[in-house]
Amino acid sequence: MKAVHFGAGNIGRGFVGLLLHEGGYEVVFSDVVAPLVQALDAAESYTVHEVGDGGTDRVVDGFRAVDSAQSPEAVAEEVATAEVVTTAVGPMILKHIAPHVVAGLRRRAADAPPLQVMACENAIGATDTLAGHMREHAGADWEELSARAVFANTAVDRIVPGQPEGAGLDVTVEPFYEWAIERGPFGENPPHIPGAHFVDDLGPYIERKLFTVNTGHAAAAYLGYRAGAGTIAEALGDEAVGSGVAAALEETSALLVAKHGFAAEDMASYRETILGRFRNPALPDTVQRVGRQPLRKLSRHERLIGPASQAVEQGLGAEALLAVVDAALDFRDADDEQANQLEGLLADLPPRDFVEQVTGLEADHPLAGPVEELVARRRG
Ligand SMILES: NC(=O)C1=CN([C@@H]2O[C@H](COP(=O)(O)OP(=O)(O)OC[C@H]3O[C@@H](n4cnc5c(N)ncnc54)[C@H](O)[C@@H]3O)[C@@H](O)[C@H]2O)C=CC1
Ligand SMILES: O=P(O)(O)OC[C@H]1O[C@](O)(CO)[C@@H](O)[C@@H]1O
Repeated sequence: MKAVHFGAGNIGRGFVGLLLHEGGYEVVFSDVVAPLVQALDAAESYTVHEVGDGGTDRVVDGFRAVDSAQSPEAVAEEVATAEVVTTAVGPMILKHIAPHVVAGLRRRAADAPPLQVMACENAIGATDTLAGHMREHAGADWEELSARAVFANTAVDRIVPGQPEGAGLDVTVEPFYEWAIERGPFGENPPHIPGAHFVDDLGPYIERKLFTVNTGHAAAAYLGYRAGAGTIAEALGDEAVGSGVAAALEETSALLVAKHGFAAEDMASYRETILGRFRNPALPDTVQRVGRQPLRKLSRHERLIGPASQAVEQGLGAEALLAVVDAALDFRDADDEQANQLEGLLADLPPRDFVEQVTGLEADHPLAGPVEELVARRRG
């Protein structure tokens, strides 16, 4: 069995590639960073170091790597003969992956089992997004090509921080992980990934994950950045940051209970588990990494505006989430293109235009006014 995985970065090597390997797949990593591809192709193995309680070392071997920028034909050939395609490249990169998967489907034998495609990104419906880009790319051939694949959305959860210089291909990760995958698209033949779980309706799972793990993480990053913390563990050591994060998560939990019927006590223990993961002192996770790409994180259906807008629509509170949005507006990182753009947009756009362009909130949405006030305050 072969899996082609696009994106040999932190989560690609430290989670998706690891679990595919443990499921018995030969993993073919595809990336655009030539030195990374060369290092992977030359290596016999790498080690995933799980740090913190219960952590252990896991060795991944039997993989290969191809450079999708240099050798698109070779990538198409690998996809044509694979059972599984996964991605962990970032939601905005999926449009660049689509042509490779389409090219692979064009070459796929007519009697081959359908290619199982799963995008593993922090976004709702990421596989649908990839399939949408593939449809655009395939044009009139889409009906025929799409019959050669099945598409399942997934929710992936494992904290894989940026890796220290000199770590090579090894990856340091937290021991916890969760990979929830839609069951329906596979019929009787789900992929063999021990440790993943298959669910009939991914919607509640992915919202619970995105609006708890990722909202809480973003809250720790933005409130922590404002408080001068360097890492997420340090941020949560600050009492005011800790209570700001906890309050934001109480608001998202109230929404998830109301919307999906999760039990309030289950949400309370889910929150505690997650806050414990964030506090893992062995995990060198920076506020810059977790707060990266603030424009994406402030967009309409993402981890801050997404739950806050739904909460106010339901008559629930969103004050603590708004306080996190306020802190996100102050997030700066000279190395982060979106953080620089954010600073420019705050200076250039009238508050109402900023709200419309950055958050996507409709002018008559009840959250638009409060966010506009936060922006206006910065204009003096
Ligand atoms: N790091 C984590 O703990 C988690 C990350 N995720 C999601 O996984 C995705 C990747 O995140 P990370 O691994 O942290 O980022 P990363 O930056 O470490 O890895 C992304 C990889 O994608 C590669 N890439 C970029 N453009 C590409 C292209 N056109 N074709 C092939 N490869 C390309 C990059 O060179 C890089 O190696 C994001 O959507 C993130 O939200 C999800 C859960 C956990
Ligand atoms: O990967 P993103 O979407 O930029 O956000 C960072 C977040 O994703 C994770 O990498 C994994 O869920 C978290 O560490 C963090 O909440």
